[in-house]
Amino acid sequence: MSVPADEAGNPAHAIFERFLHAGECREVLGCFGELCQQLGLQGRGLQLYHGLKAALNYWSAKALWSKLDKKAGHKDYNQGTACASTKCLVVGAGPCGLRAAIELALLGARVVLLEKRDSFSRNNVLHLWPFTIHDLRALGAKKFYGRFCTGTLDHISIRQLQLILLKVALLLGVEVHINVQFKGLVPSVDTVGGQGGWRAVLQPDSSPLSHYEFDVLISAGGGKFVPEGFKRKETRGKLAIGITTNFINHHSQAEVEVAEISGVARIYNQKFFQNLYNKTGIDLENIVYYKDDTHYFVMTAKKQSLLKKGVILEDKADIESLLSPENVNRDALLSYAKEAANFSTNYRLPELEFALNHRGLPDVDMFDFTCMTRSENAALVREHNGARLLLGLVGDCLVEPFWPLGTGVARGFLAAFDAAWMVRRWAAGTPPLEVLAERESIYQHLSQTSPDNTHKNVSQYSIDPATRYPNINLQAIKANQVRDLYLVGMVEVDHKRKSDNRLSTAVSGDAYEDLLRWCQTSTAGYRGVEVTDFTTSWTSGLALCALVHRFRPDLLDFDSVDPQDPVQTHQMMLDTAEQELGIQPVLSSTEMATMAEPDRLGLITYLSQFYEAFKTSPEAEEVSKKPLSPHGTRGAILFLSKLQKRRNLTHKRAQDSAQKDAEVKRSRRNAEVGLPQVPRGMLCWPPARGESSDACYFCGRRVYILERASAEGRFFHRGCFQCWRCGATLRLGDYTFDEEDGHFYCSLHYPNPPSMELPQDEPPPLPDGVAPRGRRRLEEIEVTFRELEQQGIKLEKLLRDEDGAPADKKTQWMNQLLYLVQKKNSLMSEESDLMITVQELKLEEQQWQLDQKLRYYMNMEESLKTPEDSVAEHEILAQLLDVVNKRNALIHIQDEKRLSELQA
Ligand SMILES: NC(=O)C1=CN([C@@H]2O[C@H](COP(=O)(O)OP(=O)(O)OC[C@H]3O[C@@H](n4cnc5c(N)ncnc54)[C@H](OP(=O)(O)O)[C@@H]3O)[C@@H](O)[C@H]2O)C=CC1
Repeated sequence: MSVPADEAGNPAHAIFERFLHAGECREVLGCFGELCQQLGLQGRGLQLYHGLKAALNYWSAKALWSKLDKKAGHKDYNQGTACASTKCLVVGAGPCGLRAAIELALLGARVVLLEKRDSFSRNNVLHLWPFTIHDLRALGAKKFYGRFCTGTLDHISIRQLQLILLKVALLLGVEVHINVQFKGLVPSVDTVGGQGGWRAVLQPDSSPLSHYEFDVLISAGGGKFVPEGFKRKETRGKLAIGITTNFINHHSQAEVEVAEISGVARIYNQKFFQNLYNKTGIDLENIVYYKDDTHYFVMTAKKQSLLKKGVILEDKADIESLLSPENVNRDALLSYAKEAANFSTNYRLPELEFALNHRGLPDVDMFDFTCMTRSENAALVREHNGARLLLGLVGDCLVEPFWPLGTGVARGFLAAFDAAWMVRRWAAGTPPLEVLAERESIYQHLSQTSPDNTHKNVSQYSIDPATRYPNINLQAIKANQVRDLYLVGMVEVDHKRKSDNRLSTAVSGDAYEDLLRWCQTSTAGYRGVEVTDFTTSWTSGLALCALVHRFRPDLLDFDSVDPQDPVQTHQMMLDTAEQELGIQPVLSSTEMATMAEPDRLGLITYLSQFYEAFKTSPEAEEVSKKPLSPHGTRGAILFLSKLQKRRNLTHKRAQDSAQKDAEVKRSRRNAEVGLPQVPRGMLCWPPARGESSDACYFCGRRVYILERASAEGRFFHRGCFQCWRCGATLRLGDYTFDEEDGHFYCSLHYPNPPSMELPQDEPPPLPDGVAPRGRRRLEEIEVTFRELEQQGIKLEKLLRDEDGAPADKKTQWMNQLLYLVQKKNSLMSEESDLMITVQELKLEEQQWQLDQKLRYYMNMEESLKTPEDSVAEHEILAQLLDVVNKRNALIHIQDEKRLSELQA
């Protein structure tokens, strides 16, 4: 880069220009050291910044200073004094560590940043949200990297982003050390009366930084590094294999002309993927191409095609072994990636040449992108001998992004701002538990943020969370809920492997706390809703409405919910959740509206079903965007069963009306002669809809939570759910309920519709294949259900009866119970999927019958001529309408199924 002519004579200016345009990490650090030496500057922090500014006051530098001054002038930084006596250590010079370091420097803290690598070699390209673009521009990104966001799509390579941020950080006085690895924490031996700080154990241990004492540690070491004391959770979805690859960009005219691909997915362009497969044998779900420092491609590949093309050597059930280096043929992988890149750009990128990764190898990576980890908490405080240390996580270290959504760096920056806000509160002397509670309240929002639900006015963004998250409640979590984040003394280092963690989280992790937090995050910002517990917070029904509305705004209009009628509101939500989401009620609407302490368990287990239903996508908000889900089909089947129920009632009513007339007459006669009235069909048992949930509708005995099933607002043991006529076990969604006699029937034994003769043709036989296997699995599920029920009953009894048990014991039982509930929910969902398959076969048969009926009724309707036929006509029209409705419902279900297959 040439130095402007008028600056050439000034060596400091020339060095500064070299610094601005340096393209390697070491080069940047080298130039900066040289510059400080040339100017005789030795200070650090903002003092250094002011020194540089005073020394470099030529036009090009001045343009940068004016940007940074504007930034530094924000009131949150209090003119660089907000954290003047805070000493921070930041681990990791990835984009998020650097971004956090910049904020801390602007707050006036002393900031030391260390990074174990000595080069920035990540070629991969990150998608940028509008606020990140604005943010980087405000930091002078264009001054350092002229091509910043000049293309058609907004993105940047990780290494370019790191270079920009590193330069800003250095200018603001951050002390950056590369080739230094953080290994752990030790309280300073000099600590007296809380005056001392904490130090880092480093590699190499000869590093002078080993003596640096700090009171804030920000960990931004990426997904693989989390400091001791934090718990990680791993989520893994159904296997999805991502491949990333980078090719050298020579910036030739031919390359410039090739268009980027913002993302093409199979369901939107079947032809493209079919052609790709026919021509190359490569089978993809989607592909993205960004042109940046490199030509960057990212794609989701189907396992079978990787096996066929010899990329994966052997099919294995265990995902880690499947994608382990020993089971992957690297050369075949390189060819696969290159072929896909060539095809998708129409072979218009001349001679693709792999860029190299930090190991000097062709930059191609293959991984299961549904495997992600996140930290349960964003921060904690450690105290030893009176010395306190605030620890905060940012970036992948806090939450690993689900990369197809391109959320990584944006959420990483949001977390960096949140962490800086936390440090500001810490420096202001806010009590530690309050700082932690506020940080956790904010953290709840992170996983749900998107450009759509964060404030639109990105120019107003600052570290103050209220400028970014609409309706944020900074007190959603209370200080007493975060006590376990204040650790006194030394903590044990958790050396367990990720998979061990997964197991322990499932069995003994704090599922209860997780659920509470999830409910708090999901309902945050809704009018009249403040979730602090699993009892009174839910009585009005608004919290449940808010929870459902957050993920499925199409299911209800939150603003029109009447808070004055909680039973009605709950009933509406119970019905909606059951029909639309396949979530079974655990409590009745009356119980939900009163929420006595004993019902708490029921509510917790009910809400855990929502958690299961909505968490399926790592980005929960995406659930709401899915046009159809398996629950959709389930909902449709429930709908169909209700339709059938209504139809049958129509017939039954017609049959019963004559009988009723007779009864009315008899009743009148009895009254006339003074005989007592015996109301017909009046049942003392079972209870009406909306009442108790803990007595079985059928046998009257207690029904424990894990045994509980529900239909038509009645609760019962799964085993008691039988046809009133033949005693066959009924399944949810495959029964008929007669509201008048209060009995459930199987479809065979519901009182027959009017005896209109149907054509005698036989329906086609049900296809076989699914049925025997499905039936076997249903039997296995039944056995597991029974085991779970037994364990669940024991736990529920303990929780209800052992009132004096220690709190931690109770929490442990609660977590175990929730774990069983989760298992039960997933079994129920598997069961209902199987039932859907079985029912779909039945539906085919039904459709055939309906077609026959339709024809039959239409013929009958045509043959009616005389006025006396009007009653019969009315009945036939009702039948016709009914058949048409039912056919529509069937078509709806089949459409849904086809669509969800396409989506899957
Ligand atoms: N392949 C990809 O596409 C990747 C994309 N990203 C993107 O970048 C975003 C931001 O990432 P960010 O959170 O900043 O994390 P990064 O992984 O980018 O940066 C973390 C840095 O810290 C280093 N580090 C880890 N442990 C230590 C330690 N103990 N001491 C010193 N240094 C350490 C890491 O080195 P090392 O890596 O050697 O452990 C790495 O250089 C992500 O959300 C994601 O979107 C991030 C990583 C990879």
